[in-house]
Amino acid sequence: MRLHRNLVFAVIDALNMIFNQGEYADKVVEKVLRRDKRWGSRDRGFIAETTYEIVRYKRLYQEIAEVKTPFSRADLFRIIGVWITLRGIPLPEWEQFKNTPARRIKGKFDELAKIRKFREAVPDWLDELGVQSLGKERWSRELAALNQQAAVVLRVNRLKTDLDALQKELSALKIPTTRLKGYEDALLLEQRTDVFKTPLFKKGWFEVQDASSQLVAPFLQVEPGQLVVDACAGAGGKSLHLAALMENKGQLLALDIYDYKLKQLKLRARRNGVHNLESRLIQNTKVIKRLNKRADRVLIDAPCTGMGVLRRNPDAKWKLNPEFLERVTAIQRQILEDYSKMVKPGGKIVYATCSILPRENEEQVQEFLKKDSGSGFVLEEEKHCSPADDGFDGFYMARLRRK
Ligand SMILES: C[S@@+](CC[C@H](N)C(=O)[O-])C[C@H]1O[C@@H](n2cnc3c(N)ncnc32)[C@H](O)[C@@H]1O
Repeated sequence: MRLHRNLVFAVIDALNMIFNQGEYADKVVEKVLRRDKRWGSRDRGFIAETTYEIVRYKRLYQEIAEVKTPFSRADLFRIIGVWITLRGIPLPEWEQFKNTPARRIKGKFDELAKIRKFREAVPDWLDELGVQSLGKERWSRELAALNQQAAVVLRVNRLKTDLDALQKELSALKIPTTRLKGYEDALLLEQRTDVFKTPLFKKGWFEVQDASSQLVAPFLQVEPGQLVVDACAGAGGKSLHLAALMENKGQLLALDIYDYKLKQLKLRARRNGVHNLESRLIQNTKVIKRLNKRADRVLIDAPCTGMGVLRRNPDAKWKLNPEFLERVTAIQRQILEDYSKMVKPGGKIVYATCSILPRENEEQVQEFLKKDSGSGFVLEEEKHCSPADDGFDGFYMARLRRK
């Protein structure tokens, strides 16, 4: 493999924006890839994957390179030098890589790879919390799985087509896919492809949605004709799925505190052929009060640390801190308390997160059930999606029924 100067420079620029300017990795990669139209898919793949890989293993590479944040450009070249050496790629004879101690890099890697917090690259506090919450063995396995590249999974939109037809049409476009046992609406892409450019996406035949995430909407057990509230709808990944399960019948209310997310949701709903969805921006308690004890089903896809989706957002590891965890769990507690009021007697709530930390998951639910506001509920079922065991994102979901 020969390294091209402009591609390596693009990675350096991306890392600078992510590490030094606190920008989101996915946005940065998107931005950097727009720079040069002449880059082919291999070049783009190199920039994206190298950037993600270095973000994933920042702590390990930084330790080997002996550099500290904020990184200078020379530091970033040292980090890339480590990546190149560990990959077994010959170091280019560029000024920036002069004096890279290849042999010492390998020796240091062998030493550090024995220590989980370096090998899997996590901050000390998070490593301690992980061991405390999940036990050494499970935490080690989950971390290793969370450092893998995420698969691309599609969810068929049953309002427009079915799995057979979608798979056939994709195959005609030379996009081979595989079905996933246990995930009824899912197709796994066999190779990474930009599926957003296909006419099938533009027609609303599918959405890109991780397999674990596809289990959340069915877990709520919705039926056509019901009043369903998606209380933390965001840009609507789960809302679109709920609408399909409701066969476009009944009323689906999508709530969020950010208007820009709901606007995006409306665009997606149009493309998906969803007609039973209305959105409401939450600015005060009015919307929630009006729905008091009226909803058949409420989905709380709560804001969380994202500790189950590090494959997609590896930079979250470096942005998380104990104070943020405290803040987000307090918000989850409040949301569960306030939004559970919307469900009617006999109705059901699903509380879900894309985290693997018990503190955001089962502990949150247990705490709620012990409170006055939770005493009218029973826990029907819980599900943990494990990146290590299932191979997809980490998710938690609990279904509660109001007595
Ligand atoms: C995990 S994300 C939701 C993802 C979305 N359900 C999907 O499937 O694409 C959590 C959402 O909760 C929203 N949120 C945060 N605090 C909220 C609150 N107090 N009430 C409602 N939504 C809130 C965030 O804006 C974010 O969109």
